[in-house]
Amino acid sequence: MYRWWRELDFKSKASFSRDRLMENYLWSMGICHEPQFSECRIGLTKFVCILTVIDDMYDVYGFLDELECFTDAVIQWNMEAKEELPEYMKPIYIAMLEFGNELADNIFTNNGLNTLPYIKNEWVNLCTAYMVEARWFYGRYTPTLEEYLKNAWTSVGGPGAMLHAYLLTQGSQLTEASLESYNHGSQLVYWASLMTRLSDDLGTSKAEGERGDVAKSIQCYMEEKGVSEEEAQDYIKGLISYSWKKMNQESAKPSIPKSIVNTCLNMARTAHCIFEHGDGIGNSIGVTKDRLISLIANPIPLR
Ligand SMILES: CC(C)=CCC/C(C)=C/COP(=O)(O)OP(=O)(O)O
Repeated sequence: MYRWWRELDFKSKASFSRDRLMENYLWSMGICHEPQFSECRIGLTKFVCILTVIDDMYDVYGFLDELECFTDAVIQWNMEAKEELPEYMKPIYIAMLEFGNELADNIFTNNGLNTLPYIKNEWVNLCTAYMVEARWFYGRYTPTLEEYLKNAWTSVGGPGAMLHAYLLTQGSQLTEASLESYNHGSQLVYWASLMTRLSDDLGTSKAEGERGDVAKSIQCYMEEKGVSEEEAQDYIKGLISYSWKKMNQESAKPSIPKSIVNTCLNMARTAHCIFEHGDGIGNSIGVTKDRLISLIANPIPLR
C-alpha cells in the first residue's frame, strides 16, 4: 500500500493535501478488522486516501470554476474528460478513475457483475456534495443546520465507504441479488454516515473554521439559533445519541445483511474513536499517533 501511495506522489503533485496513509488505514481497521478482510482494508484505505486529497482540493485549494470542471469530469467518468482539467487536478482525477475502474474490473472478472455504475455513483454524489459546500463557502453563505446536514452526511464519505466495504467484504457471495439487498441498508448507511459527520464536526470544526472552510454543523446551529458554541455542541451531542438509537433500530431489521450492519456500526464507532479527542486525522500527533504505534508498530504480542 505504501508503494501505491508513494507512486501516486501526491506529496509533490498535490502538496496542499494531507498525507495520512497510516491514519487512513486506522479507518479501515476500525470498519473491518477480521483477518479475512485484508483486501477490504487495503481497498478502503485507498478509497479514504483519494477521498482526502479530493476533499482538500475542494475545501482549501481549488477555485470555484476549476471545481465545477472537476465535478463535471467525475460525472463523465472517462480519461478524455481529464483534458479539460487544470494540470494539478489531472493526477487526482486519474487516481480516482483508475482505482474505481480497477475495483469494478476485479469484481467483473471474479463475479461477472458490473458494479461500475454503483462505484461511479458514489464518487459523483461525493463530489457533488463537495461542490455544494464550495459554493456556500465562496458565496459566504451559512446554511441552516437542516440544510447543511442534508448534504453533509454524504460529504463525510460515509455512503462511499460503506459501498466499498460491502463490495470488498462479499467476495464470491456478491451477486445481482446481494447488490439489490444492499439497498435495504440505505437508512442504516444514512444514520451511520450522519453519526460520522457529527463526530467529525465536533472534533474538527474549530481548526477548519480557523484555516478557512465552510461552516460546519456547530457554526450553522450557532448562527441559526443565536446560541453559544457550548450550547451548539450540546445540541450536536444530542443528535449523535439520537442517531445511535436510529442505528440500533435499523440494525435489528432482519432484511438488512449482517455485513452491512457490522460495517455501518463499526464506521460510527471508529468515527467516535478518531474524533473523541479532537481532530484525529488533521494532524499526525497525539492520541492517533499513540494508537498507530500500539496497534501497528508495537502491537501487544498475542502469545
Ligand atoms: C471511512 C470514512 C467515512 C472516511 C472519511 C474520512 C474523512 C472524514 C475525511 C475528511 O475529513 P475532514 O474532517 O476534512 O472532512 P470535511 O472536510 O468533510 O469536514
